[in-house]
Amino acid sequence: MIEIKDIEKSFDGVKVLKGVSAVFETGKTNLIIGQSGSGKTVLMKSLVGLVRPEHGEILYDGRDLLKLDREQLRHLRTEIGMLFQGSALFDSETVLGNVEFPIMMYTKMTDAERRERARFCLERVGLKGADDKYPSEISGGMQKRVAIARAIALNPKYLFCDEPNSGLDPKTSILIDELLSDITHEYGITTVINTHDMNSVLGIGENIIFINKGYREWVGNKDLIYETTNEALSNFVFATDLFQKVKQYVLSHGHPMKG
Ligand SMILES: Nc1ncnc2c1ncn2[C@@H]1O[C@H](COP(=O)(O)OP(=O)(O)OP(=O)(O)O)[C@@H](O)[C@H]1O
Repeated sequence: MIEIKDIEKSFDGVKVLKGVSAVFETGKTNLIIGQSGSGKTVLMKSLVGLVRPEHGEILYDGRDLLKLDREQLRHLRTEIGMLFQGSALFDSETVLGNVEFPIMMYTKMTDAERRERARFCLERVGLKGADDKYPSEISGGMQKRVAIARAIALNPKYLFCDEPNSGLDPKTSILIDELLSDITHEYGITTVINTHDMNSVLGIGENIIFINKGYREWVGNKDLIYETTNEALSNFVFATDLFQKVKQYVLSHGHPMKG
């Protein structure tokens, strides 16, 4: 579990995060959502230590990120997996080489052990047989799978995903969401996903944190979101005619996926 308390961050005297508190639960998909410019990325960067807030606590199972020394930080980094926007694979490395990279950086595994672990992760994300291909030779969806395999290579306790569906078609997006959700449950990972994608919100939002103008305005899950009375959240999630219709249907008939 990651708990943040009263996070404040300003740039050039302008407050971007205004006392944000939230809990990111273990073994769940925790989604950070909000309009463009609301502060999601700054929050995510604060969580992983790329931005240092002026105030607050970021507790990784009790360990305050902002108070760790260099050695403790290095150790914590081995427990964190990251999935960047656009996958961020090394173009000059093969698929297998990309997944082997963090293992080589952070462990003392032998070459054979490293290869075995990387192959296991690639199989887990459904990419058997692509080991020797280069990123430019595979599709965007496959690249995302390689990035997920790389992110889970060190068996992370925490997984951060920045806009995992950006650039993917709707069907591939759903498959990637399902994969992230399955991995989260299977390995008991605290997964934090920064997303704009309403299909993801309504599909895999087990713990949703809504940020609006630097405030945490709402917390709930994909079922509760239909009943929200928060106007900003409702306008954001149900902005299109299609999602309005889905909302009206669910409110009058109940959720179609539930017995
Ligand atoms: N390094 C920085 N220097 C100055 N201002 C910044 C910096 N990083 C972010 N900001 C500002 O902080 C605010 C929040 O930005 P942030 O990137 O967190 O928004 P976001 O919710 O992630 O938006 P998007 O969905 O478009 O990525 C914006 O007004 C942005 O201009």
